[in-house]
Amino acid sequence: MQTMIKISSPCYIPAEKLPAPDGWSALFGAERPLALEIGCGIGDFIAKTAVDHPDSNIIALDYYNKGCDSTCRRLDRHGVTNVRVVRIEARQFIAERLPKGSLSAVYINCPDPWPKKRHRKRRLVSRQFMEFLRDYLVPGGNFYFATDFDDYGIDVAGMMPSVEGFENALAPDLFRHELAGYHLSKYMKKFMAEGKNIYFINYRKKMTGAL
Ligand SMILES: C[S@@+](CC[C@H](N)C(=O)[O-])C[C@H]1O[C@@H](n2cnc3c(N)ncnc32)[C@H](O)[C@@H]1O
Repeated sequence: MQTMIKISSPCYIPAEKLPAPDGWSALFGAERPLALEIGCGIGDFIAKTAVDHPDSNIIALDYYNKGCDSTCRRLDRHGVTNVRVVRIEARQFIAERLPKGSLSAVYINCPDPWPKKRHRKRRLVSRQFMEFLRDYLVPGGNFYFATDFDDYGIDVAGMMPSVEGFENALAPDLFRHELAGYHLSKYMKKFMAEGKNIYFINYRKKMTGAL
């Protein structure tokens, strides 16, 4: 059972104040490209990424209340104003709160690996999820995925070439263990310190002929 922390940061959007799908530019106060981080954890990745992309509106979500609180505190501490934090399940949020063809980038870093074979169907990133997400990306929109878990990395790297409507931004590599300019998250740093490799995967929604 999570202890619910009351989050009072201006970055935080409580569920009851979430805008309709077409209301994000008004909420951010500017019409700019919209990016999404799924599973922001303590917010270290998105705080740095937001500073690199001052001309983007960024939504960071996690269903972990304490993580949302840490993310908001970090953003406030660093004066980052182009991120809004939401505590919600990712698929529900996307389907209910985003317009199709709206996301310029989606970041998923170290998602829960569900290591037991019988639990793998619980993994967030699957063919079904990518076909769902495709509709919400703009043509040319980036999908970034990073995992420390070999089996998850190899699975997603092997699946992505056959998901219609995407092209590999790292071709000819299916994945890389380093991605220049991409910030490291808390979990990436933790696993790298244990000697593990991170699998970085980056695909773009095709500009033409995309579904
Ligand atoms: C292993 S942690 C990684 C946190 C962070 N991305 C990092 O790399 O340091 C995974 C995070 O994703 C969140 N999460 C997992 N599945 C989610 C979902 N379907 N919707 C929203 N958040 C999710 C969890 O609550 C957790 O905070």
